[in-house]
Amino acid sequence: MTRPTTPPPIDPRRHAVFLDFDGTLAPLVDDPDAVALPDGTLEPLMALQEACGGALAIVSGRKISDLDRFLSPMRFAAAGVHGLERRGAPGGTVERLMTADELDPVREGLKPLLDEHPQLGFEDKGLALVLHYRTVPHLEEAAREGMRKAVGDRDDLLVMEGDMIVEIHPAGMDKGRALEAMLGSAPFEGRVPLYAGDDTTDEYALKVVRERGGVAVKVGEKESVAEFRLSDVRAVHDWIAASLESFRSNEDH
Ligand SMILES: O=P(O)(O)OC[C@H]1O[C@H](O[C@H]2O[C@H](CO)[C@@H](O)[C@H](O)[C@H]2O)[C@H](O)[C@@H](O)[C@@H]1O
Repeated sequence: MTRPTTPPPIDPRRHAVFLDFDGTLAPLVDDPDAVALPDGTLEPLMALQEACGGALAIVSGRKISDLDRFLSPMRFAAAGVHGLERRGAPGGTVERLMTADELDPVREGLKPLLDEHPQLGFEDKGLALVLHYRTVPHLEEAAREGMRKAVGDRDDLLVMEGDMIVEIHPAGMDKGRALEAMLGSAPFEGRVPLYAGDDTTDEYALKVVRERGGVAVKVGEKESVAEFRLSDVRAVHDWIAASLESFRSNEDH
């Protein structure tokens, strides 16, 4: 485990900025559809995107269409569903690396579990399926086991654990690979990567960032390869605001 250290300010001239969404920009809540940015935090994010010349992407387990809804009216470059969906520029089109029908047998296979435990939340992201047990933590093992059963012996699928969720999606993609791909093209190419994220799925990206000599920031207390830490969502937004302030005051001099 790394020592907790405050990250350096984000430098919009130098950094390619990658930010996770849930638990990093938006506080975790029971209902995945009720998530929201804290008041007054969208404007600084938009300002940071502009200062970075567009080199700011949201890297999330969410679908890009959901990110757009939560971040409306703003649009960002994004990697959604852990990189299975990509949008290289804010106004660009969303590219999908797989098709949703690959998960049809799993959708079908999960029905008995959901009939037996209707309190489990089910989220269908097209390219990924999620079981939520935040409000019913005693069903964690049932969710895990039910997902394993529904997947069977298919090795083209990956079961991933997130914060009070079990998720399944086609294998071969994670946030680290998504980040590497985005770093290969404009406006991210040639910049030093900076990533902030709170969950186990963010570790793939944090590892890539460390290997490339970038700034890896873990949000919260979980174990991490990151060298820097911020305590919570509020601290992330304070860091963004302080970075912008320092950037603007340097511009003025
Ligand atoms: O990569 P992220 O942007 O962090 O997205 C990861 C998952 O986020 C959502 O679930 C999480 O947030 C919910 C709302 O706060 C919370 O109820 C849940 O327990 C968390 O795991 C989203 O619903 C998932 O699809 C994402 O994979």
